[in-house]
Amino acid sequence: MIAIEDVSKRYADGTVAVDRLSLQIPNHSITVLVGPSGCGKTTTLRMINRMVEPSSGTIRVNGEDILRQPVNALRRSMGYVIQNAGLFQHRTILDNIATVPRLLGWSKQRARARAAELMERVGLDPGMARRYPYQLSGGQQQRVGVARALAADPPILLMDEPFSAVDPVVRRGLQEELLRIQGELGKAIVFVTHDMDEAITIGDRIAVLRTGGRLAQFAAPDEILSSPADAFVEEFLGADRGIRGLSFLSTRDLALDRSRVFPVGSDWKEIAGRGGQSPVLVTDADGKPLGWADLSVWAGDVQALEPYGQGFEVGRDSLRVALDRAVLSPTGQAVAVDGAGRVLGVAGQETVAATIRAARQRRAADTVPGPADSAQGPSQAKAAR
Ligand SMILES: Nc1ncnc2c1ncn2[C@@H]1O[C@H](COP(=O)(O)OP(=O)(O)OP(=O)(O)O)[C@@H](O)[C@H]1O
Repeated sequence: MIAIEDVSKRYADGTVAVDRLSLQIPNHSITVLVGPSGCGKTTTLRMINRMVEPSSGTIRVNGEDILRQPVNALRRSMGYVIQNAGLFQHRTILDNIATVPRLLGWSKQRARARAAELMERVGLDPGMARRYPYQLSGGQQQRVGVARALAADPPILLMDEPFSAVDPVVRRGLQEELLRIQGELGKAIVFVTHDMDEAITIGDRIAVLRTGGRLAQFAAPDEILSSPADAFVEEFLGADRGIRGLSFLSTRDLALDRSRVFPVGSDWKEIAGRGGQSPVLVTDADGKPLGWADLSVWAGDVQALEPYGQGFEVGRDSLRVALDRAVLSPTGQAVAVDGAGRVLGVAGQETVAATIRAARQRRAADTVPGPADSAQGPSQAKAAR
């Protein structure tokens, strides 16, 4: 647990970068600091590893005031990842990752073995071990940066806009990788970004800071989206916060219509005759979707089926995905599948909307429990999904 207690930072020129900030950052979870440029995110992060000294207030790690700890030992207990990775250009990838273990006195062989293990963990091809940073793409360099920060297995990871310099697709991959690694390792991660989408994707808790280094809101992503503390947070979230909030609602309770789903080779005349409603979803013999058919014109030719687009997986995908699939579907119906891709039923836009309303009403009636400093944090559960 990192406890930031009433911490302020005033730089020598009088700039107040952080103003009486208090945050409890639990173990086994990802806490994201987000806010507009200059709101004090980097200053806050750097106060945790004492690259910047607070002007007032206290920071404790597991109950101990960080100012009482030798600064080198403190920093080695905290991995640090920055934008553009900050790799040593004259060292190979393997030796970059082995840096901290070597500083800790590990033998070259042991440090390199550990570095090789970490390359695998962050999804880097072992063939890259002997390359130099300039021979890697930006996304690969960021992976090296994460591996280097993890090398001595620190309980805390500080990440300052680590994925900001890469394109959105690579960025998404890096975010997924971070969640996967967190699922395995369960660190206390403090992650700085100015991108609310990134904060929502990876954060268990989000601290929204406003200019002047003051805390505007500190809550779980779904709570921030559904109940922004004030007009500043609301504006920072952007116009589509309602849609983004659907990412936290499960498709498990969606009422699926099975009456429109038939396997290929069914007796179509008989189905049409007993009032089977078009369009119907035709599946293959394994129950996987093939496409939509209008029984008044379709003659049984699989090639002539209307493409169903993409389905959503019940339980794994959110209502945001289900709604998106329904909106994009040529029939207005989203196709629900299980983990093996077999059709469970279909759901129209109205059904999705009704489920959203019901989920919101349930949520409003519930009291949401606060985050516990538990053995498995929410980001680990997120990654396990
Ligand atoms: N060494 C310094 N001396 C004086 N002012 C500083 C110093 N470092 C940062 N600041 C100021 O403190 C404020 C907070 O800066 P900080 O870098 O923490 O913000 P940030 O939220 O991380 O910004 P960005 O998103 O642009 O990186 C800014 O006004 C900045 O100009």
